[in-house]
Amino acid sequence: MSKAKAFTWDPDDFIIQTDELKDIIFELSSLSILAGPGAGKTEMLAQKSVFLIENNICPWPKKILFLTFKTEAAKNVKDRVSARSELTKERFSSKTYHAFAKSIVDKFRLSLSEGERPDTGYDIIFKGESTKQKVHINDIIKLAIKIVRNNGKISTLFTASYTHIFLDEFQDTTIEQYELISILFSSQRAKLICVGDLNQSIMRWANADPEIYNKFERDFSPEKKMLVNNFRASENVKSFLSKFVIFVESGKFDNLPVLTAGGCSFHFFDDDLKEADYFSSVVEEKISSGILPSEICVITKQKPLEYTQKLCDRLKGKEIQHVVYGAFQDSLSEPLGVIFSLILECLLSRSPKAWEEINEFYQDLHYLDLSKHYDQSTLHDFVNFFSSKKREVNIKNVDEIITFINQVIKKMDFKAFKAKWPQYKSKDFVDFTWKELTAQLKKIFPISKSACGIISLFCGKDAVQIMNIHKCKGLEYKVVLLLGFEDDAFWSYSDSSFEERCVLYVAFTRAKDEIIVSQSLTRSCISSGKKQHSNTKLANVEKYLVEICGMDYIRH
Ligand SMILES: Nc1ncnc2c1ncn2[C@@H]1O[C@H](COP(=O)(O)OP(=O)(O)OP(=O)(O)O)[C@@H](O)[C@H]1O
Repeated sequence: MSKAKAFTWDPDDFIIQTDELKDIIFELSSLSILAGPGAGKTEMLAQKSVFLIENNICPWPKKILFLTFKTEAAKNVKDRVSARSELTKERFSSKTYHAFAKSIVDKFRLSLSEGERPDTGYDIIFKGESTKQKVHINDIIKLAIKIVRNNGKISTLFTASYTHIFLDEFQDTTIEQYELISILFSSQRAKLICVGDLNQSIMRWANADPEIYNKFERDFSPEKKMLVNNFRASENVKSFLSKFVIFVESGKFDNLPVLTAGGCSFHFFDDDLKEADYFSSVVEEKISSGILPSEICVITKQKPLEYTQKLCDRLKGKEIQHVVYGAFQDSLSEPLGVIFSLILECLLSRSPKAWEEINEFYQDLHYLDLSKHYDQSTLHDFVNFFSSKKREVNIKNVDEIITFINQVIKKMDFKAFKAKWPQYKSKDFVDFTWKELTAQLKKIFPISKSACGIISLFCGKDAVQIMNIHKCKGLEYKVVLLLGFEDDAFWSYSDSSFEERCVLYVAFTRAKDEIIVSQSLTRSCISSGKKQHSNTKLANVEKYLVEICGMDYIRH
């Protein structure tokens, strides 16, 4: 164990400097961190990066590498770091595993044998077999592993470039992802910092390795740490979770009831029409009491569109904005969606913040260094193009708006998008994403009353959020409504499956103040609503939620 006692850490005022957090920040060894929900994993990684760079523990020109699963998460942590320190931003490289592996394949493809080597300018595909011209996204990591195994110098190069590697959501890491990291950094010159929550292991179906923490501890001998404070949840929700987690971890039903779990309730309805009537009024009341619509989340196990159709109709009747996460929201959270919405916002609302973010996006995309004259003039050229084209757009015409966005993205140079994000090497994926974005803009354009209304409807920022459990991971809301607590939705559920228990835990742990669970005897999206649910699979959990975890039971 080695501590950085002589160093300084000066976090933002809102950060509570708990002993467990300080212990992690000042520890200089590799770290294996197990953290609970709302424990501030993402925040800690951002704080630690700033600490390492500002104290020169990661000395210039070396960098920190942050690896995660989703582009959104990579962006989220990069934004948090950028907001805290300009110095750190430059030297903090945040990537998804796929983008990281692709950067290795692109740079070192010659280390592969002729037969295995993809052609220069190969495309990425999401379906079908890999060929020399097209590499399946799942084969990218395999190719990167082969490259690093074939050429020992690559690992030396990476350890010379990065002093610290952060691995987020570590419980979801697959055997291949871990293999790539462990062979690249096996010399242990770089420090690895892995953070995750075993009770949020909901990706084992996608090959997440259940042994991942043990492997890491065996291979890298890290210091083991815990982050247990839950900064997200109210005392009532924490009290509920403290009981529920016993079942998640052991699969056993504890029999001592909690004393208080106010703000947590279980509702039973005869049919989903009554359910929709009731919850649309609940949502309305919450909004009039001052809760933002975007602080309310309706979660379903699956098919959110079908399960919440009746509720959405009622919300619409009450003019409450809501957004159901589906293909469009996935497209919106893609880098292409992010820049699409920023350009739209800048055009329609003239928001200086959106303009600043477009500039930053462009600089990041082209790795511009504004202390260099050439890079300054590249940016200047883009800015001039944007401003002159913007003046020509008739903002009452949606086709003109789409053409403008297209022109700006072309000017940004789509080759740079392809180089930075592997998914854009697939033409099908680009076409699909573009179609989703433009179709949604065309759909909401005629029904929006103002420019701000268009942006708000398009981005869904001020709307009640509706999504499935896998989507809600990592997010937080004041009120969480888990709708459709029924065997039909949780068809693969079994009390004895750890992953299935984790799925419920992920949903419940998104709540800050209130957890509502809803069950309906009949549901129209299943067998035309005629079928009565037996709910035998979930019966024990239902009983546990009410009798032991302290949820109020309300029969409507
Ligand atoms: N040290 C801290 N002091 C005060 N607030 C904090 C601290 N760390 C995090 N928070 C706040 O607590 C909330 C949860 O943090 P964060 O989202 O980073 O948790 P997490 O561990 O990633 O959660 P989960 O795994 O459940 O998604 C956020 O609102 C964050 O701003």
